[in-house]
Amino acid sequence: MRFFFLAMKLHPEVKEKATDEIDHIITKDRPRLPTLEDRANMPYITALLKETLRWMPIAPLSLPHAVDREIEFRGYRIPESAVLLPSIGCFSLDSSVYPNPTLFDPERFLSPNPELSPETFVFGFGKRICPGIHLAEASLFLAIAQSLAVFDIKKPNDAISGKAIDPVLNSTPGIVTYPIDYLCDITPRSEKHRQLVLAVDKEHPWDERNAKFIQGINTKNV
Ligand code: HEM
Repeated sequence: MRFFFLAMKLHPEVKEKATDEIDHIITKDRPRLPTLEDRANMPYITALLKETLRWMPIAPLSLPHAVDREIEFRGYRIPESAVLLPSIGCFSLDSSVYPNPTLFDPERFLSPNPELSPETFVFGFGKRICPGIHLAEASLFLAIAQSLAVFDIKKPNDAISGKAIDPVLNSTPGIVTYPIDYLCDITPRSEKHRQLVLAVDKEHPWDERNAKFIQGINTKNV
């Protein structure tokens, strides 16, 4: 989700297209939050989710595995106990599969011949593949579609110059990576969307810790 918000802030044109898709299905006059039932009718958001997984894979070296016996693979001898780290980060930036790979472009997963789906590698491989894959995808779809449905996401403006602050595109080192901290301007898209957020908040109140966290950021508009 942190990479998603970063991508939206960097690519307003992508956010506009995604929001248009939502507004086409959910009328702006009577807004509601998208559900998993809407997923089949939201190809652009589905492509945007795939692009988020590909653009900055959160586990760029998967998890380390050791071979339990010596094997030969494509002429390479891999000795017993050797540690293998699949280079997921390289697969996602392979320009022979994903032209202009550093560009965040959901359209690459919309063409009649969609290129290789990132789900085939960002969740790992074989019998130890991530067991959370379906939960992760469904939760991400909801979080992404619901955020886009109600919020405008923009670069914040510098308080003195008034100019938009450009984020530094960089991620933290480690087995699981995050973007380095960045500021983001997140506001309800309209009064009706603001009311929808408040209604959800009433129905599922934030616990104290979350409330404090949110207040710490900005409750001025929400
Ligand atoms: C975008 C979200 C996620 C990504 C990209 C991701 C990615 C991965 C990767 C690359 C592995 C290593 C697989 C391998 O060894 O080949 C892994 C393992 C694992 N993941 Fe995820 N994961 C995600 C979300 C989740 C969620 C939501 C859960 C649980 C609810 C989860 C639970 C696990 C567990 C338990 C393992 C270890 C499996 C094993 O070694 O047998 N993951 N994940």
